[in-house]
This record gives sequence, C-alpha cells and structure tokens, in this order.
Amino acid sequence: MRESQASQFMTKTNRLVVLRHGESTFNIENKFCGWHDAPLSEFGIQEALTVAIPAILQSQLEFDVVYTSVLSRSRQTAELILSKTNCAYVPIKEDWRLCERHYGNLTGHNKRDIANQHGEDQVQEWRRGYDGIPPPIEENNRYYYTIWSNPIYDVIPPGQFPFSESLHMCVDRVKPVWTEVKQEVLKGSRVLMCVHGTVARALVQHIEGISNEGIEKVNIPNCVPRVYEFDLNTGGLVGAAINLGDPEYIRRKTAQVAAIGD
Ligand SMILES: O=C(O)[C@@H](COP(=O)(O)O)OP(=O)(O)O
Repeated sequence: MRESQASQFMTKTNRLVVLRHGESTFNIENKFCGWHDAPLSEFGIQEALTVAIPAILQSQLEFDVVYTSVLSRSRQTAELILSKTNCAYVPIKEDWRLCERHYGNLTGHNKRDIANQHGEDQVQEWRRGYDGIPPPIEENNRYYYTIWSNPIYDVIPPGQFPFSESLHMCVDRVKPVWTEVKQEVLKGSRVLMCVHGTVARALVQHIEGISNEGIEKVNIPNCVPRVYEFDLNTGGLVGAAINLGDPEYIRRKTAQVAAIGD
C-alpha cells in the first residue's frame, strides 16, 4: 500500500494540555485564595521556568491558543510560557468562568488555622468534597471589597457573581467553556488551558468522565502539564492522560497539594 493510501486509514489526533498556574503568594502562605487576585510568588515564577517550560519543550508541544482565567496567576503563567518558548504571538483568551472556585469566607485564612478551628474533616470537605460549599464571604472578610470591586470581574453577567462555590458548582460553570474548547481541539487547534486547581479538577472530570466520588481524590500540582490526546474522528480520548515531568517530583507535589499543610 502506498504511503498516501495508508495515511487515509491512520487515526488523526490532536493534543490538549491542562496546566495549573505556578505557586501564588497565597499558596506559599498556605492561605485560601479563590477569587482573590494573588500574583505568582518568586517560587511560582521559577516553577513555570524550571518545571512547566522544560516539560513543554521536551515534548515539543506548540500552541495555537491559550485559555486562562481573568486572574493574574493564571495569565502570568501563560505569558511566561509563551514568552520563554518564543511564542509570544499566540493569542491568550481570558474567560472569567475559568476562575478558581470562590472560597467564600475562607478566603485569606490560613488552612491550618481553619482546620484547628473547624477540624480537619470539615476543612477537607470544603476543599475536596464534591458538594462542600464553604461559608459565604461576609462583608467583614478582609478581601470582601477588593474582590467585589475588582474590575477584572466587570464582565460577569448580573446575578452570576458567587459568594462561595463547591467543586460541583465549579464543574457546572466550566462546562460551557469546555464544550467550546473541545470543539476547537477537534478542529485541530492546539490548546493550552492554564488554569487553577479546582478548575483543572473540573476539566479532568469533564474530559475523563470521572465519578463525583472519584474526582474528590484528585489533586493537581502546580505547573505540571497534563496532556490529553483526542481522536479527531470519534472525539474520544486516545489512551490515558499523561503528566509530563519527573514522576517522583509529581508524586511529592501532589501529596503536598492534598495535605492541609502547616
Ligand atoms: O484557591 C486556592 O487556595 C487554591 C486551591 O487551594 P486548595 O483547594 O488546594 O486548598 O487555588 P489555586 O492556587 O489553584 O488558584
């Protein structure tokens, strides 16, 4: 059979990359961040440079478009990746629906302090329970007004500004974006989604069809590219997701994210 004839029968595929931003200044202080617009920490910048970018380059991944939330930590990570891979011309599409889940009145509090007050089980239910909704943010929360009046949220349609969100609510908010992105991927566009921990878990559930119980056990480390391959004819996944990088590093960082911390 000639090569051109054989290629008719070969599966055409395209890859999608899901990535959690680098460590933020709130991550490093072990504080609930959610809709507070904390930037990357120095370490977070280094994570983008030394973990995400080498993995992307080694796997020869290139992108036609990058999706981010409207939060700085997501956008900053995307810009670092594009500028250091000589792809600064690649468009970045910001979408508020890709913001981290709103952590309600936990925002700005240290995770260990909250565990000491409310118990570890309650904190883990708020952090990882599918339907665990943290208490809604109150006016006396230090970040109430900075979040509420932040112009990055001006795009949010009336009535959709949350006061707290569960993973489930985040899964629902992300769904229409994922539907659009999947169509682009199946048309051959090479997409990077540079997002947040909870949004990455929401995407993982949509993409991999994980159960509600199953997704509660998934933790996403910063700056580790998670690569999916899609069959362009069937729209289905080819094989399992691949986390790029040193398996021991990924295991250690995943365990750190799962833990409440000190
Ligand atoms: O909002 C936050 O504090 C973290 C997630 O925290 P956990 O759910 O892992 O506690 O979100 P991200 O740093 O990905 O934007």
